[in-house]
Amino acid sequence: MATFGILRRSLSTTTTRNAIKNVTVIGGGLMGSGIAQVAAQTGHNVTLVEVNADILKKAESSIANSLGRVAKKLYKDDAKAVKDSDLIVEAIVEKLEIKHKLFKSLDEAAPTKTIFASNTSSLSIGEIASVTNRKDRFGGLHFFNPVPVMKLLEVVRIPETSEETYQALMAWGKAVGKTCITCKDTPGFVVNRLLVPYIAEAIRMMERGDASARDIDIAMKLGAGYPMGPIELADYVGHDTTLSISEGWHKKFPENPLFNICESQRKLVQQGKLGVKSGEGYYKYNK
Ligand SMILES: CC(=O)CC(=O)SCCNC(=O)CCNC(=O)[C@H](O)C(C)(C)COP(=O)(O)OP(=O)(O)OC[C@H]1O[C@@H](n2cnc3c(N)ncnc32)[C@H](O)[C@@H]1OP(=O)(O)O
Ligand SMILES: NC(=O)C1=CN([C@@H]2O[C@H](COP(=O)(O)OP(=O)(O)OC[C@H]3O[C@@H](n4cnc5c(N)ncnc54)[C@H](O)[C@@H]3O)[C@@H](O)[C@H]2O)C=CC1
Repeated sequence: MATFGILRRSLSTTTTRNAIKNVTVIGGGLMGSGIAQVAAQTGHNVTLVEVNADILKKAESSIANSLGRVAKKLYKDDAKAVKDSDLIVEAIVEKLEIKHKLFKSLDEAAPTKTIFASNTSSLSIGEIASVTNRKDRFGGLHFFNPVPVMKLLEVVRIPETSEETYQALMAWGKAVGKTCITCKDTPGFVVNRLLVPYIAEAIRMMERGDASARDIDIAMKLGAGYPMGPIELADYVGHDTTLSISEGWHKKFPENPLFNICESQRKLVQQGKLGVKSGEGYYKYNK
């Protein structure tokens, strides 16, 4: 598999130091580019691996905008991109089989010391880790969008995660400037278990015609104090990601009506209207 990467050497304004210095982020989309940025700006050496050259360019310019200068490197294979890595954070598409394929190859390519983490929104960390031989060095690091702004990091432990790995992940979260909470490997961890059904209920309200998208958004901003309304937020997160979450949970828990699929969202994804990142979702955006 041909992959491309950028190497970002740390800024000198480093805050906390910890054992993890070299970080590889796999996937340079919405989340991966943000994770790479916060890691770089807190003094880590970051390699960003992305299969799509256009997205890599976009990530590079967004990071460059924030940080000033970026050193580039072209990677031909995964082995090279991870060979010195203390920590690999995966932020690729929300599909279990694709994450499995990636982690299987990373497990062979990465040194024994390397800790693996997934930024998955909704999949089981234990299931993702099951294809590797390093479950003791595996955990969830769930960031929030936009990564440079959102202060929370959910650190997810599976039963096999060693105490040493858990402590290293918590310390690294702190070192990249986040407030860490710990949670078990349950669907959606803390935030998404509450947020995803809330967004889906708002979409269903709009589908029933109880209120318009705009009015639902205004209502939740002015009536409940949220920074964004739920329909805006669905566009912001990306409908491909949210639909994958709902589909996965609906399959696993068909009796729970909160996890039912929203037909209007399925239609948007079929039309390639993924939200802010594609220029259109429930609303239209200037690209
Ligand atoms: C799906 C999952 O698994 C989990 C998730 O991520 S769920 C989604 C979680 N995220 C949310 O709920 C986001 C809710 N929205 C918000 O908090 C806010 O609307 C927002 C932070 C995105 C934008 O805030 P805003 O006040 O409306 O806009 P704006 O004035 O442009 O930005 C505020 C600040 O954030 C910064 N900012 C906004 N987006 C940024 C980005 N992508 N990168 C860096 N900085 C950014 C701005 O530069 C600005 O900084 P200053 O105050 O220093 O100038
Ligand atoms: N969008 C959001 O608000 C949040 C998403 N997440 C999770 O983060 C992960 C990524 O989501 P987004 O950044 O939103 O998606 P995205 O679609 O913006 O980015 C994913 C990127 O991964 C790349 N990719 C796919 N396979 C790859 C591979 N094998 N190697 C390297 N790159 C590869 C794609 O080209 C794409 O650029 C998902 O697991 C998602 O559930 C977590 C928190 C918030």
